[in-house]
Amino acid sequence: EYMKYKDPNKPLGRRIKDLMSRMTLEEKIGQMIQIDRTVATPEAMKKYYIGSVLSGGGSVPKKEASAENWIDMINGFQKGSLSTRLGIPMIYGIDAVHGNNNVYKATIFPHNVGLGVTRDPQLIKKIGAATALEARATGIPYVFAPCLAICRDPRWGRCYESYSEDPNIVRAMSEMVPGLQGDVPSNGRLGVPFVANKQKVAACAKHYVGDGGTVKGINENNTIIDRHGLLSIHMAGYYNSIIKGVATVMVSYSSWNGLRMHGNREMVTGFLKGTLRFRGFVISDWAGIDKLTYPWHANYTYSILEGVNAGIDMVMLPYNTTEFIDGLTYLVKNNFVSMSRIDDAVKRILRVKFQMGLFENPLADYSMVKYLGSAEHRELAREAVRRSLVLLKNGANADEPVLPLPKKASSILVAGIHANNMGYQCGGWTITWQGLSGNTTIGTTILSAIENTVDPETKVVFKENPDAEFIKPNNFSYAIVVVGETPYAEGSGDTLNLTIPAPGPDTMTTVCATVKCVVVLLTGRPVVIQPYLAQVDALVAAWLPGTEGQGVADVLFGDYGFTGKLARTWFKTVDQLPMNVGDSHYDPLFPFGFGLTTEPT
Ligand SMILES: OC[C@@H]1[C@@H](O)[C@H](O)[C@@H](O)c2nc(-c3ccccc3)cn21
Repeated sequence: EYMKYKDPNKPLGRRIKDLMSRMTLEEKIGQMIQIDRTVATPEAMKKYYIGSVLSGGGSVPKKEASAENWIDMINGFQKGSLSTRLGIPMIYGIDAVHGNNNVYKATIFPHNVGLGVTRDPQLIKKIGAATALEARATGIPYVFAPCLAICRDPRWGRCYESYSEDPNIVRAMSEMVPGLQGDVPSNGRLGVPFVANKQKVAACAKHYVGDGGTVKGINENNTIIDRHGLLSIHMAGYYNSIIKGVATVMVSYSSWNGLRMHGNREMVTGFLKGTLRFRGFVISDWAGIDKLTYPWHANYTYSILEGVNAGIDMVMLPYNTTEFIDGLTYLVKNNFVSMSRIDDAVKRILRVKFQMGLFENPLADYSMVKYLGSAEHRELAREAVRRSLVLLKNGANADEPVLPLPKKASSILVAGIHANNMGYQCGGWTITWQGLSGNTTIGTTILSAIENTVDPETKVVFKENPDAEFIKPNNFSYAIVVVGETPYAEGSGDTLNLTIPAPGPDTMTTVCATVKCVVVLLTGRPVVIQPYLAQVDALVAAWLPGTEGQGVADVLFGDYGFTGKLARTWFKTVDQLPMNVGDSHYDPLFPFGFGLTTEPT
């Protein structure tokens, strides 16, 4: 029979109210649950009324799964949800943090550390739009991006997920939200979630708040700062994201002055939902409420109580469905968690699902598969790579520049373990959670790009880690040495030394001792480089450029000029850290905003 909530011509508020009035407590609690795909089945979706499923980093239907595989999998879960009494569609989420990066063949854009260098919100918006299309190409309507962290200490393993140390750059980069979701209509009410259509996705401003300010950059640790500092530095990206209609906000694992954000009612409910008027839904991080106790999960009922009452609306469990259902049911029945708190959470979740048209279009079809890894998106990524590069040294002095390099030369050397390694140039959060080494997905390595760009007569010799005996007899015109960090994500990227892993330093010093050399650094952050600076003739920071390595060669060989300016301070030694622009002890090797330029030839 006719049910008002199913009628797309009814106002959003009326549809929500009608549906809420029909829902049982277990159907409401089900909407607050997000599980990983590894424990999701159509039967479980139906039985527990589960509102959301995710792919954790690297959780894919199968190795090198096609877009069709993804769509079939997600549609399977969706059909389970649609077969429930009220047929509320589930929403599938994934970390598309630099393109749809779990998915084989997707365009992998530069990580945020490189995008911040461009200082171009319109470029970021285009990247968001492309990412939305590549997510929808695989049937995914929700992405856990943008990360709005303001990384204040590069020893943090997630610093590359941060656009900049400067709040103003991160504030500007919130343009990723309308890129992903579409532009809020002029009459849009403040804080109301807005996703324009089936070519767009729901976004997720993360990690609320202060994730990038922890002590020594220790992941998930404690951000010790006063309220003014928190609101003027770490909150910077959230104001605009909410004005731009961001659909969801993810809570940070970290603590503020000793209090875990996942249990911080004053900041999640009081400030975010109250002061900032955020009307979308708040989602926890992976097992984020479990970490409210020590040991983790030691008192799950307490975890649920603190997390839900703090204002978390959807819990990324991601495995223990019945434990959560039993725990929250107990808490509601015994008035530890109020029905109004449950209703607030469910209303917010339904508001996003209704507004983005999920009730009208719960299932994906193959019509958007053509967008996955499209040539147009790869060209956009290539432009972003070009504009993310920062030229830190160009010859011993200005009137003897090394760059741009001549395309015509008798023979050149390409060295370094990062020169021909797709996995290394993409970094973490690519194909797998931690990232990989090797030929991991479709793209152009820097070596291939160099070979594509030089004159056909120029001989290109590639050797990952050549010794002097190899180099000397060859009489190379010049060498390009590509070294840097190997992939990492989250805590495994935390470091206290920030050194370039072996054999990078040896490769640099060996090659640069005998050949004019351009060193290209593939790192997620500034690293120790001062000891080698005098020996290298030219130095380029390329960050983590992603699949379109052609963008690096475009600039090295002068088809485009270097334009990038550092969005992060480059320290001299790690004992200076944390050290950010504006600090009284500011004494960088290369200051925030530094970058040499070249003209296209
Ligand atoms: O992938 C989902 C979310 C992601 O959106 C967050 O940015 C990130 O903090 C995160 N860490 C884990 C995660 C961490 C350790 C083990 C397993 C999973 C999962 N996730």
